Amino acid sequence: MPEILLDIQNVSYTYGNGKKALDGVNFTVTAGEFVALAGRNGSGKTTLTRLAMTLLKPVGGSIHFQGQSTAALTPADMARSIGYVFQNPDRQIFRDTVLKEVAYGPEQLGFSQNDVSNSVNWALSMTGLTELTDSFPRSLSRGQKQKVAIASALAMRPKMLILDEPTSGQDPWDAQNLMNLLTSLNKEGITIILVTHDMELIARYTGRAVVLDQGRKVFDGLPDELFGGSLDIEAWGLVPPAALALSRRLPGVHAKSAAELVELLGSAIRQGRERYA
Ligand SMILES: Nc1ncnc2c1ncn2[C@@H]1O[C@H](COP(=O)(O)OP(=O)(O)OP(=O)(O)O)[C@@H](O)[C@H]1O
Repeated sequence: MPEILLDIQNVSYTYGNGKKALDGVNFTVTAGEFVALAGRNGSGKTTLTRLAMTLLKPVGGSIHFQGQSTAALTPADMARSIGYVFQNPDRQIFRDTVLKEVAYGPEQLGFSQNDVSNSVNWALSMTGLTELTDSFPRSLSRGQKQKVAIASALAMRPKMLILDEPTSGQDPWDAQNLMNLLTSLNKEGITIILVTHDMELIARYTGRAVVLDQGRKVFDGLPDELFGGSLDIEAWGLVPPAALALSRRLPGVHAKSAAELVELLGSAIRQGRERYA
């Protein structure tokens, strides 16, 4: 039975101005999962992830990580367990070389010299940044900076990564590259929570989707179920993947992502050619 890492039970959160951002949310993440956290703007996604990192404390309910209550833990404590990657990598890059940037976290956590070196080398190699070790991070492309932010989180050897809209503002090539990286990290055993508006990404890469609407959890299940056609996902502010919308109009075709649609149409065309050859 895989271990439960993050266990959020009946959590509510209200901001100082009286805005109730979360209302009785239950959200459990098991080791090895690749979970999408989706929902329209203002549905509570960032609030939920900030609670997981103990950047905020719940006003109701409880949060445990690997069975331990996070009530008395600080964000620095949580950094050992969960790596948090902001939407804008510039918000978390401060040092003047990639190496120093990636080494900063494990040094702050008191890793030995040897462990810092091993963790940094591993994180740089996982993210494909080994060649850029001596580069000035701020001069890198957005996609590379995003990888530096991920490497910095990985170097602290967390069990879980939470990424807040990591592909927003990236070109399609960088976005695909990033998603391939997350897929390989997940295969290495890192549990991933991906906060995203992008239904194509959910359909193509994640194993489970959790949807929030107005601070409540309204869906928790397989992407196939979310996009299966029986749920009114537009009512939650979600836009179905374009490939799904298109394939609904094509008899006998059911594709959840553009890549799947291209594959299905390609093989249908090949079969047609063979039939008439
Ligand atoms: N610091 C704050 N003070 C007051 N209200 C806030 C604060 N931060 C968020 N909110 C409100 O709490 C609700 C949930 O916001 P949150 O940022 O968690 O949503 P979100 O799903 O992450 O949205 P987005 O996709 O736009 O990032 C929204 O109504 C938002 O306006």
